[in-house]
This record gives sequence, C-alpha cells and structure tokens, in this order.
Amino acid sequence: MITVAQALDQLFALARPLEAETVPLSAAAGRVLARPVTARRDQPPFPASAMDGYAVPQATPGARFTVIGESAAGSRFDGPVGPGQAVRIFTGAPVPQGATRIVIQEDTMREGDTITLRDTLDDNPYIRPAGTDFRIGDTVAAPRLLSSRDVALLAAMNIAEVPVTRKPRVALISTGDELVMPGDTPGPDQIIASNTFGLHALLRDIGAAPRILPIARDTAASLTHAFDLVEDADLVITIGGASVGDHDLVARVAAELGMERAFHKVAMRPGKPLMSGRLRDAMMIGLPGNPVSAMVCGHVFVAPVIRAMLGLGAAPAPRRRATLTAPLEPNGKREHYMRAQLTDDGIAALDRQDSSLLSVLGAANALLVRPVDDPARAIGEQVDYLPL
Ligand SMILES: Nc1nc2c(c(=O)[nH]1)N[C@H]1C(S)=C(S)[C@@H](COP(=O)(O)OP(=O)(O)OC[C@H]3O[C@@H](n4cnc5c(N)ncnc54)[C@H](O)[C@@H]3O)O[C@H]1N2
Ligand code: MOO
Repeated sequence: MITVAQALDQLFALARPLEAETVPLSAAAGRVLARPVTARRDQPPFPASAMDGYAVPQATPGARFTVIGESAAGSRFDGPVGPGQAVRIFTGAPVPQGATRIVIQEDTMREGDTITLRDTLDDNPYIRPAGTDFRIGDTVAAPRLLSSRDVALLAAMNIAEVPVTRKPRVALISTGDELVMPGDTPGPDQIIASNTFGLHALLRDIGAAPRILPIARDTAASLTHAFDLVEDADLVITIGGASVGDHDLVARVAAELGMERAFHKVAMRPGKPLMSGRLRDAMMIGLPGNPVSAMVCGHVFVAPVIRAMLGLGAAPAPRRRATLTAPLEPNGKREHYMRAQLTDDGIAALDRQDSSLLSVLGAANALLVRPVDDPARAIGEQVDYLPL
C-alpha cells in the first residue's frame, strides 16, 4: 500500500490543468482567474472629493468665500475656482481646478451665496488624487480564486468579461444493487445513495461541475453502461465496489475498459480501497463505498485534484494545528483521519469512528490527522487537523 502523500503525488500526475473560458463578470465569483487582467482606467479617473462640503483654493479659519457653482458626482463644475471663491461639492465629485482642499460642510456657515469657515478646521484636504485606488495597467495576478471583493475590483477596472479556468466536469457513478436515489422507496435490503449527494455538494462547493449518473448495478454490464455515459467528463468518480468482495467490480471493469491504473489501496483510515488511473480521455478515481470513507477521500484527495485542474497548484488540503482536549490511543499503520470537534478550547476526536456513520461525520467540524505509528497523545499536545 502506498502512503497518502504518494497517492496525492500520483493523483496530481494524472490531473490535467484545464483551459480558460470567458464569463460575464456577474458569473465570475468563485471561479479561478486564468490570466492576469489589467485595469482599463484610473480610479478615480479625476481628483475626487472625499466629503460633502466646499472646494476652496486655500482655507484659513474664519475666511469667507463666494459660492460660484456646484460639482456633483456625475456632473463636474466646469472652470477654475479662484481666490475668495468656493464651489459646492459632494462626495465623489471632480475637484475643480484651482482647489487645494475640501472644507466639510460641518465646518462652514452659509448665508445665501456666502460661506464663512469656522474657527477650527481639521487638516485633512479630503481630496482623493486621480489613480489613488489603481491606475491603467495595474494588474490582478492569476491564478486566483475570485471572491466577491475581487469582483468589485474587476468591475471598477471596467473588466466586463473575465477569463476563468473552465469548471472541471465530474461524472459521479454510484455502484451497488442496494442503492436507490433519495425520494425513492427502498426495498427491504436497500439503502439510500447518500455519499453520492454529499460528494456532489462538495464538488459544487469547490468549483467543479458535477453530474450524477444513473446508479450502476453490481454487474459488469451495468457498470460498463455507466462508464459509457461519462461523455466529456474530465474526472470520473466511482463510489463503492472498490474493495475485494465478490461484488466489487470497479477495478476489474475499469481495467477491461482499458484503464491505466496508477494505484489501488492507500494506507489510510478511512479510505483504504481508493484507486485511480486514466480511463479513455478522463482521469478516474474509485472511492470506497462506506459513506464516511467516500467523503473523507473527497476532502483529502478529490478537492486537491479539482484545485490542481483549476490551476490553483498541486498541494494537499491545507492543515492547521490545535491543542488536544482529550487523549488519543496510539495509531497503527494507516494515516487516520478521525472525525473530531474543534472548539475554542482545542480539538477532540469523537467517540465513534466507524466509517459508516454519517451522523458522526455531520457532528464533526474537523478531521484530526494521526500519522502512521503516531504514539498515544495526551491532553495539551498539538495535533494536525483539516477543517471541514
Ligand atoms: N475483506 C475485506 N473487506 C473489506 C475491506 C478489506 O480490506 N477486506 N475493506 C473495507 C473497507 S476499509 C472499506 S472502506 C469498504 C469499502 O468497500 P467498497 O468500496 O467495495 O464499497 P461497497 O462494498 O460497495 O460498499 C461499502 C458500504 O458502503 C455502502 N455504499 C456504497 N455506495 C454508497 C453510496 N453511494 N451511498 C451510501 N452508501 C453506499 C454500501 O452499501 C456498503 O454498506 O470495504 C470494507 N471491506
Ligand atoms: O478504509 Mo475503510 O474506508 O476504513 O472504511
């Protein structure tokens, strides 16, 4: 069996980075910027007032000015402002030529067309120079996972169409005679396909375009038929049938269809029967069927693969450190991803770790990572975890 780190390296070697496509700005959040983009304007494009008040050539306490016009956001005062003159101005408006500062209206008294400055003025000129936010040619670097904040910046730069990495198309194939879809009526020996939907949600969250294919039954013909429905997927994920039982057909059928297998079985818990390779034009990952195993492998392997396809680099899921609030038994020969609860006090593994227990996974907010042969750990020691 290979280690988790070796499996990840092999998965990254199998993953192909995807090409770019153009999307409207309103669809860019959550996508990965594929190429650097460049500001097409200065912001602000003119020296702009930061406050509502009066633009004046200079200001001394008690000075009087004649108001000669108005500059509002969207319609500037055309012309200069000279000695003894002021222009009424509003936040965001162009500062007229000749003005060196804005006196905020709270510091003025107005009578008709005359203003008098108060005896105490603050020092702030309240003028934002042209290009103070960004200038023509300033770039947003790629690759970058675009946030709502980035979208606001791109909009201000007048970038209406954004080059982003195409979403990885993922086909999800559940296998097993025992499975029915949520909402269906299961027979006495049947259960609901659950981790299929958990993985679909996870994949959408991380920027992929997942598609749930019909459940494959435990026959070579049914599984072959499911693989035939994969179409143009970049990644095919099978769920279940990965182990050694008589009905675990995935490895055999995939091999018959020509899969070049990179590995089968990883020294981890849960998730041991994981397999991967390339099949036809797609990368293939065979996940174990146990619901928690499939979801844990989703976080530990599938999410980093999707990030690599999106051009965000080949790196394991980022880990953090926390202090143990409950002791741990020694670990064995498989890297253990324990369902755990993280609080302000630290982290503790949950009591039941069986890989069929989705209720325990639902109660967890972290996977506490135990290295191979990790000795017993006491309260107060530091451990690694993956946030969920
Ligand atoms: N003799 C051995 N038996 C098993 C081994 C082993 O090494 N030797 N490994 C165990 C481990 S570890 C795991 S994990 C499981 C995984 O087996 P499979 O990938 O072949 O999964 P299945 O047998 O098809 O299913 C296991 C379990 O999960 C349920 N399942 C499957 N798909 C779904 C789904 N989409 N949604 C919800 N539940 C699903 C299935 O009904 C089974 O209960 O093998 C151990 N056995
Ligand atoms: O590896 Mo299995 O996934 O332990 O339950």
